[in-house]
Amino acid sequence: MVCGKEMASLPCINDAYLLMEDERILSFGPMSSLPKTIEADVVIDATGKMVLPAFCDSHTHLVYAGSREQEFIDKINGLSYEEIARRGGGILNSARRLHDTTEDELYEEALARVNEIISMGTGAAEIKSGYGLTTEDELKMLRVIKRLRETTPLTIRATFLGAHAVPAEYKGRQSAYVDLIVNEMIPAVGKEGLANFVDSFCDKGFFTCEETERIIEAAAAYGMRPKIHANELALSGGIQVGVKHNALSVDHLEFTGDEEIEALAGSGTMPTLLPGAAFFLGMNYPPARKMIDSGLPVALASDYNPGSSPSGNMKFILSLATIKMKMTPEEAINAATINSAYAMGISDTHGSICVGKRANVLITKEIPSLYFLPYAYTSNLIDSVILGGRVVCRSK
Ligand SMILES: N=CN[C@@H](CCC(=O)O)C(=O)O
Ligand SMILES: [Zn+2]
Repeated sequence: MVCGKEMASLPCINDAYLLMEDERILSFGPMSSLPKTIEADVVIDATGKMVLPAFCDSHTHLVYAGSREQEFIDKINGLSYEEIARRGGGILNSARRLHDTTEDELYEEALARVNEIISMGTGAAEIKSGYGLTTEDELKMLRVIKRLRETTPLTIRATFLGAHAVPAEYKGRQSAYVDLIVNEMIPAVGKEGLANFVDSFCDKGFFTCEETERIIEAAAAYGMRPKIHANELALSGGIQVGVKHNALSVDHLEFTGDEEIEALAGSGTMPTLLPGAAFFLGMNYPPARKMIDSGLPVALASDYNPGSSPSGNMKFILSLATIKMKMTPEEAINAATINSAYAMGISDTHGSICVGKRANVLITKEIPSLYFLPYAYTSNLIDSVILGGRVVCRSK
């Protein structure tokens, strides 16, 4: 991971070569040092373009059924995210739709989103369950995620998020639902080996710190490390719970004060910011500048989901990070690549151009400078995407 001041540094080689073999990066450097004896099967001329590590998107909910644009209109008409949730909309709305969708249909919908994010330069993503809310439907989501991992070139990590919302049948009996998560869902997910990580929406109106701790402890028995939704709606204590349990990341963090920054300092827990959600919901952005200036690392992710961020465009996330959170383009790119890889536990193999790492890179169209990427915030500037050393997408 890169922290604090280091985040402003993004090493760059002008007029460079990059060699890939067997899915990995074999070597790179200035053109003047390219060995004369190399005979490549495929040569791509990137003159005038830039080659960057493919984006790593460490927080998505991209397996979902249908969409929720009616709630988008409700929000325009004045309802808040929490009010919509209290009326049985929001996550519960998506859970009902998912229940009525077959596993095959769900896979096809999610596959279209995976192909979409690959075309926008993403090479690795974390995908959460959490629209099932019954053992059977949570397993359905996680099996779809497994199938996406097996059938697409995207590197995928799976997170079990049974504690995303309390289902309607458990209204007023939240602790009984947490019992179900701990005693039935986690063992079922663990036995099938379907999730790398465990998550809980630890926030006002959703799950408490105590409930989150019970869930984290139960999942630890199956080797699932926590990645926690924290402090989106209030100073929930979720950041401290995550740090206490050595979470790989705590995510959202719109409500972060000095105590939370202190708790994160020196921990192995990556603060992960999701400015797409603050943008879409019209809420406050997390204090990224203060975090970085205090020496913390920061990761960026899209939060691609139907309710609070219906977009997986990581280039737009760079624009929001720079325009709305005052991160520099260099900081934002580090946050969306190597630090986001860390937040998925894959920074040894993904997130930067290093010899031996997986050959996941994006090639931009011809652009005047790196700064043009976040600046031209709606232009499609991705020319090609190479994952595992193979061109998987090329713009027309
Ligand atoms: N905050 C909780 N979960 C999602 C939203 C899910 C939804 O509204 O469907 C998020 O990260 O923003
Ligand atoms: Zn989320």
